[in-house]
Amino acid sequence: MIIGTRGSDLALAQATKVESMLAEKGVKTTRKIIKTTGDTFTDRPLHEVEGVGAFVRELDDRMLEGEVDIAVHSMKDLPTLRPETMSTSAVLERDSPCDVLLTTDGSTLEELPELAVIGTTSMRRRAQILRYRPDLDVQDLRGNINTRIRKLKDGLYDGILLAEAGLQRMGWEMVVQRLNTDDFCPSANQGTIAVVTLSGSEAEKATSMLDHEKTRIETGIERIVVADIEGGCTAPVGSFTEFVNDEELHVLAEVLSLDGTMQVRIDEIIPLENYEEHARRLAREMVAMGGKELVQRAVCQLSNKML
Ligand SMILES: NCc1[nH]cc(CCC(=O)O)c1CC(=O)O
Repeated sequence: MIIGTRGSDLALAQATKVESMLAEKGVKTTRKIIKTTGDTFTDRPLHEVEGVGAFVRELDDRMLEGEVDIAVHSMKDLPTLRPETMSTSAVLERDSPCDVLLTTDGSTLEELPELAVIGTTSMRRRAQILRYRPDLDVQDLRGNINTRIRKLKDGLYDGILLAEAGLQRMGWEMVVQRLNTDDFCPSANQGTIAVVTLSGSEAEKATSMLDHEKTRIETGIERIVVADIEGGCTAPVGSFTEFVNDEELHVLAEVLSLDGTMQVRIDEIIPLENYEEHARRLAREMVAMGGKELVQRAVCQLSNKML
C-alpha cells in the first residue's frame, strides 16, 4: 500500500510513525511525497493561503485518483467538512496537546521583559498570549517548524510559540516552557495524527487497527463543539477535551478577540454517555454567546491589515 505524505520534516516524521506502526501489524507500505498548496506559498501568512485545508486537499485528490492508498495528516489541519467517500480510518493516541514557548535566553512567559517580541502566525496563540501578557509585541512568524526555529535563533524574535507535539515528533529535545491548557486552550485536535483512506477500501481495514478509541472520542468532541463557529486551525478558537475518568470528559473551548480582551468560553464536565448530544448543545451555546461574530470580526481585522 502507498502512503502519501507532504514533504516537510514534520510530515515525514508522522508518516514514518504510521509506517512503523503498520509494519508491526505486518502491513507493508511504500511512501510517496506530495507537494501541497500550503507548502508552495511559505512566504505568505497562513491565513492568506487560499481556503482552509490547503495542506490536505491535494492529498485527498491524489487518493481519489488512486495514486495513494493512505494519507497521514496532523489532525488539526483536517477541515471540518470531509469528502463523503473518504474515511478517517485511524486516530492515533494523542501526543502532547500543549503549546510551548521557546525563548532565546530561556526566559519564561512570566520573565520576558515588556515589549518582548513573540512570533506566531496563529490568531489563537496571538490572542491567548496577549490575554496573559498584554504588554508583549506579537509579530507574524510564517514557515515550517525548522524555519520558525531558525528565525528565533537568528534573533528576529525573543520567543516563539509552537505545538509541543511537533517538537516531540522531530525528536528535538529543547528547553521549553509548556503552557497550561487552561490559559492556552489548544487548537481542536492538536497533537493528534489522523490516518485517511477511501471508505470501504483494504487500506481502511488495515489502518483501522491503529485507532485509539479514547483519542477518537476526545478529538470528536473538540470538533463538534466548535463546528458551527470554526474558521480553520488558525482562527482565534481553542477546543480541548480530555477524559477525567472512565465515564466523564472535561470540555474546554473558547473564541477570543485578536487582542485577547474579549472571549466566549465554555468549561464543563460532560458524561461519556450521550457525549455527542452534550457536544452539540455546547456548540449551540458557543454560537448563542456570540462566538461566531467574534471569529468573523477577527478574520476581517486581519484581512484589513488592522494589526
Ligand atoms: N498548523 C501547523 C501544524 N499542524 C500540526 C502541527 C504540530 C503537530 C500537531 O499539533 O499535531 C503544526 C505546527 C504548530 O502548530 O506549531
